[in-house]
Amino acid sequence: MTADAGDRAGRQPVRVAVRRLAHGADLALPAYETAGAAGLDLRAALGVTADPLVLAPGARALVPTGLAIALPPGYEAQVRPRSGLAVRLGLTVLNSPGTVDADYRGEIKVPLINHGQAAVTIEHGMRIAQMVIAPVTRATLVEAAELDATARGEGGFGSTGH
Ligand SMILES: O=c1ccn([C@H]2C[C@H](O)[C@@H](COP(=O)(O)OP(=O)(O)OP(=O)(O)O)O2)c(=O)[nH]1
Ligand SMILES: [Mg+2]
Repeated sequence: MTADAGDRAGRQPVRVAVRRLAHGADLALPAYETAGAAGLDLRAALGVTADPLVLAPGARALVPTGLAIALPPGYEAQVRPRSGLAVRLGLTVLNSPGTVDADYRGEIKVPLINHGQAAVTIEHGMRIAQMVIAPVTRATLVEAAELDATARGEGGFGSTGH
């Protein structure tokens, strides 16, 4: 899908300015891998000459993507795991879903953790996570002494049974 193609609902894509940093300058910009993909795959930007990153079982690392973005006001980017890496290797995003704020101009980084039993090697350019651009609803908190009654009330955490 090209950058300007409408999505299946006919909406125009949101335009997001992106800056490529030196250690990811050789990497392609994130792209939707299929016509209906929700996420843009993010690559590890370690630098062409850098050694791969080895994550021992249980270890974590903040992995650079070599990208900085300027989201339009009213949007966020969610950094989510790739299911294939989770299933095959036990590799996931520690703070999932990561939140990139609309006013953040720093490098997007991915806190990865290896929940697997074997070490995982992350090479420069490896697709390590995916980024979903989403609209954000902001709320005004209105303090109240009492809240309106509902059938659920204060029940939660399994109150409806298994
Ligand atoms: O997976 C992530 C999550 C966050 N960020 C960046 C963008 C985001 O706008 C900023 C702050 O993230 P967050 O609010 O989750 O972290 P915090 O610990 O609350 O930091 P801060 O005090 O800077 O808000 O860090 C990433 O690059 N990757
Ligand atoms: Mg924060």
